[in-house]
Amino acid sequence: MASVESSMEFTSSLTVSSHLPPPRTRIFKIIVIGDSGVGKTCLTYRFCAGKFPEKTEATIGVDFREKLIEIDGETIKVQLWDTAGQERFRKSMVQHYYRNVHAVVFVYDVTSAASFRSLPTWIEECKQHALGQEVPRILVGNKCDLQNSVQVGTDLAQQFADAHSMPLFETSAKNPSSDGRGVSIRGSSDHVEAIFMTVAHKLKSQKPLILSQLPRGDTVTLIRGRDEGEEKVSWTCSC
Ligand SMILES: Nc1nc2c(ncn2[C@@H]2O[C@H](COP(=O)(O)OP(=O)(O)OP(=O)(O)O)[C@@H](O)[C@H]2O)c(=O)[nH]1
Ligand SMILES: [Mg+2]
Repeated sequence: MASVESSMEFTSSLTVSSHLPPPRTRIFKIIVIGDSGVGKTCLTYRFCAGKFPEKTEATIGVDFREKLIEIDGETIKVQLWDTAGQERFRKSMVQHYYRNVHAVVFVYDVTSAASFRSLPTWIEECKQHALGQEVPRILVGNKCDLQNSVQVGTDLAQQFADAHSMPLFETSAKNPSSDGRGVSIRGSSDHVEAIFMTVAHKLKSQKPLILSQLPRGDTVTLIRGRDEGEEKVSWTCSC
């Protein structure tokens, strides 16, 4: 397991020049929650690595992905905390990932009515961890490419989103804009990239998390997308 120091070296290797100190980059923490199997890992991977993962396994605890993005001329770092949906893989981590959160992405699977029915439970858990209305929240219906298996209609999802003052996005981590034959899916399916960029825009005016503010003792897995694949480092914050 790498130390915080090595994690910081890892981060600074992203800078272009080795002669100048790295510019101070604002960091924003976004947690992605929802039932097991709704596609949280695929969505976060799609955003950070730009592709659908060939194979995923149930997340244990939390995986941590990050991406540098540019908004209005400023480069910010978006940290996506991809949480486990399965109770047995998440209970020891819950109090860690609700700390210092800047935004929440609730995910359900459009082909699973059960995953949609679970949303109030996820919202309630956020409330219990003192995440109020001031923290931007969005609702994402995933797997829109499976058009023939849809169980959660857009109207129903939109009503739910309105009732909880959240924007709704319907997308597919697998095929964000078409069914593979060039046909647009569900009329207005959103690109994964655009969804997370929308959240990032909302966050830009907020106070960022800086690396030294990570909770003491948190263990996370850092996965940084690369053209050739991805790099994964686990570390424990001792700050
Ligand atoms: N067709 C289709 N399958 C998807 C999509 N997103 C995810 N999947 C599949 O759904 C399954 C679960 O995806 P994951 O991303 O691992 O789900 P998760 O929400 O991270 O699950 P946990 O880690 O257990 O909480 C995998 O078999 C994925 O390939 C999608 O947009 N379309
Ligand atoms: Mg997962």
